[in-house]
Amino acid sequence: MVDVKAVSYQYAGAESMTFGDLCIGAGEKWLLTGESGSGKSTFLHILTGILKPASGKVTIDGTDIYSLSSAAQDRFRGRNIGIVFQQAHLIKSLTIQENLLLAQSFAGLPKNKKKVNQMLQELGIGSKAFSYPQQLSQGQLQRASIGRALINRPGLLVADEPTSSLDNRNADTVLRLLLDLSNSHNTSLLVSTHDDRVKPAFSNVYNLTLNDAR
Ligand SMILES: Nc1ncnc2c1ncn2[C@@H]1O[C@H](COP(=O)(O)OP(=O)(O)OP(=O)(O)O)[C@@H](O)[C@H]1O
Repeated sequence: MVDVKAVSYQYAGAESMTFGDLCIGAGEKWLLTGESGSGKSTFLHILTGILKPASGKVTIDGTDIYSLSSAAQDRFRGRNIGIVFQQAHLIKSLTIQENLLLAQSFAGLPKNKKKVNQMLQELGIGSKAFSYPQQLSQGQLQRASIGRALINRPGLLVADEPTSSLDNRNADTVLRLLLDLSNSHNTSLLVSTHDDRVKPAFSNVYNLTLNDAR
């Protein structure tokens, strides 16, 4: 499903970082760990087609993402990769339902309210479809952003510190939803975290160290 080979990246004026190879099978659940500054966010950005590596290859579901034009890459990302950030990045002027519908049209797919409403029900926030992001709690917002990431049934879901801003109860709900939805949709999962509450749920770990990434 995901194959990362001989990838390196260099920020302007900084030393080059090299990343170990990674192969994630369909439906596998991986944790991305490493101390602050070891390159976790950089790696996730490379994996999701946001930062082009200086060298190496990133293949997702058989497609070399950096061989695509930027418009094709945007469409590919919209359909095949779901991204959940530490803070939900929802559009404030749109309702929760509209935010998910927009994710469908960004990916070049037809808007489908039935699918959106089903997804919101699955996440336990069906009653919030017509609410705006500022009317939701942090935990509900994070569930909505999982819904936006999964609405197009991507093969890969990447989450960058998805629980770190949540209390124990909400962190547990969000983690369970990520794992349950990944199981039921056979979605590969890569979760970056410092959060010790998350670690026991994963058996595959891709660890970055400052030495590796330098
Ligand atoms: N835009 C940038 N320009 C220059 N250097 C950067 C930039 N973004 C990150 N870096 C550097 O690249 C290295 C890796 O950063 P990155 O944010 O990927 O690490 P991280 O493991 O996600 O850290 P944290 O856990 O603190 O979020 C760090 O040394 C950082 O200072």
